Amino acid sequence: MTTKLSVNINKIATLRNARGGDVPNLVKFAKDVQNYGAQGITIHPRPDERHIRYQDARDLKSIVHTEYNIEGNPIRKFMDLVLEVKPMQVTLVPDSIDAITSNAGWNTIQHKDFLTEVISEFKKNGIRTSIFVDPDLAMIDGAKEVGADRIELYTEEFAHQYSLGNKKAIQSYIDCAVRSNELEIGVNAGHDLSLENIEFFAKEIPGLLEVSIGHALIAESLYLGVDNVVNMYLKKLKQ
Ligand SMILES: CC(=O)[C@@H](O)[C@H](O)COP(=O)(O)O
Ligand SMILES: NCC(=O)COP(=O)(O)O
Repeated sequence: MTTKLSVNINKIATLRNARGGDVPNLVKFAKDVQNYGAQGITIHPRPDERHIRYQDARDLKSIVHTEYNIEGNPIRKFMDLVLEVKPMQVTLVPDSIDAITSNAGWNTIQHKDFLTEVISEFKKNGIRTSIFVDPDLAMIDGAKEVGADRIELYTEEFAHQYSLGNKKAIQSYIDCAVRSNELEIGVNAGHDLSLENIEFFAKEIPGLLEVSIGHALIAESLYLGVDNVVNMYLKKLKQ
């Protein structure tokens, strides 16, 4: 099974915003990575618009011909943006305004009513929903309860443990993927995945539909080139 690569382009917006102009051009970058073979584009507009701006989400709509995935905390402003842009997938992430990056998955039990309401609004509008979760079986069962189409496994801990040589850290992710497959919830994954760890992760996780990768992919591209790096990921994701 081939796992789709969705390139997270937040870091391109970070670089652009550093000078206040339009270099590098985010839309051109998204077009290019799709031409290089990426099967999706991911953005994560944060409320302070420190990298992706809400207007970027609109500008990308007409040029993303692969899978368009918008991630974020479903505050009303974010929900209205997603409902206007209508990407193929929205990924709900419970990040606080001041978080440097996403640092936890949803508690799908505690936030059951809220998530059920939000997910039903997106689904009514034909947008596939995914929720960001830690590798915890109870959270997968909760994801089913709230009606999510997919879960995105939060892979930071796996990536950290893998870098220390602890491959056994994959086990809770495998268990959650197996449970998701049984419950007919699709499985995505992301955060700190890289050329180092992606092949092992993708081989071990049953039914892995998609990975979204940004930080490492952009950093690796500084040395190896974007075209080359995208293709290296695609090869590692082909089983
Ligand atoms: C949801 C997630 O895992 C994040 O990795 C995210 O999309 C990246 O966000 P930043 O680029 O703001 O760190
Ligand atoms: N959903 C995870 C994502 O889009 C990218 O995370 P990272 O590779 O920037 O850590």
